[in-house]
Amino acid sequence: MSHQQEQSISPGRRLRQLLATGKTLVCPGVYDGFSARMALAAGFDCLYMTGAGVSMSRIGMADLGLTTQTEMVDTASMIANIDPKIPLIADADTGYGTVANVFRTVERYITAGVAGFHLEDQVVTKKCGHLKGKECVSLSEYLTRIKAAVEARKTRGSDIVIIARTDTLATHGLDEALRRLRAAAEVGADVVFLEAVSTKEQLQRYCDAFRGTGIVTLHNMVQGSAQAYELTPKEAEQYGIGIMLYPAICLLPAYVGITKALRDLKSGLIEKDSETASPAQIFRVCGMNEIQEVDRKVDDWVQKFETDKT
Ligand SMILES: C[C@](O)(C(=O)O)[C@H](CC(=O)O)C(=O)O
Repeated sequence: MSHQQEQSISPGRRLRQLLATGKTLVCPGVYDGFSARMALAAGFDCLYMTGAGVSMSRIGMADLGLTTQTEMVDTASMIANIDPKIPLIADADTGYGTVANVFRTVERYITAGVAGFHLEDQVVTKKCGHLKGKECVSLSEYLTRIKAAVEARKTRGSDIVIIARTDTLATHGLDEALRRLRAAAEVGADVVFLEAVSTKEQLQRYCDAFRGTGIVTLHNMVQGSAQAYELTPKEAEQYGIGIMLYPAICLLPAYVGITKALRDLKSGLIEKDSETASPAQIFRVCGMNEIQEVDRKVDDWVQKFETDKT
């Protein structure tokens, strides 16, 4: 494949190619430029933009449905374009309103360079799927969201991957949750996402329900959550899970590490930590060398230009 052809592959197609391998795609949750840069440097094939992370890092609020469409699109666009070769799956929560809002969210995610997104059936004033007291909309209202997303994809001639999430396992039980996911797939979702799986039996039934259907299953691995069924990527592969999200993989160590550093500073205890990084090191992770290379090339060009003139 030529360089130009390689560049012109859409984000959706890149993600579809990864899913077609049949291997479990492990996606670390990132929420800002710095966490995205670290995940890219670690060599992941796909990133996940966690809505919980965006909510906390961008507006300083817990995952309670407070971020706006604009804040989500803006963050997704920045992350997706750091390295457009690495597809980004973005949280789209409830789509941020009614049918027209969902349609516009999807149009804007497509323009932003997002490869895939998930849309759920909680009420618009949603909360993290692993908290108690969730409420969900009716099946028909949920399907209007999925249909609006499918229409936006069609209107834009896009191949963005639509991931249908249901939160009804907690509110209505497994039968209803599976019914909703099947219905969403019939409307045009490519991937299904059963939120807050808490037992092996639920996981098994979920995976069995979609095995051999061509619909990819996603498992959300919220580390540390009481509701999450813990699973390694290797085990996920055996269940036939296509995508594993790790929404908290950067958030939890950031919380622990930063809190410790701040407490130490506050108590006057600043020891020379052998594990600490240098500013230059973290600038390098964030593209310093590449930008300096551009500077050098432009300088060379200016010098040649000036010489040729005289
Ligand atoms: C996947 C999720 O929607 C997210 O925002 O990352 C959250 C994760 C979390 O709150 O830890 C969810 O599971 O609802």
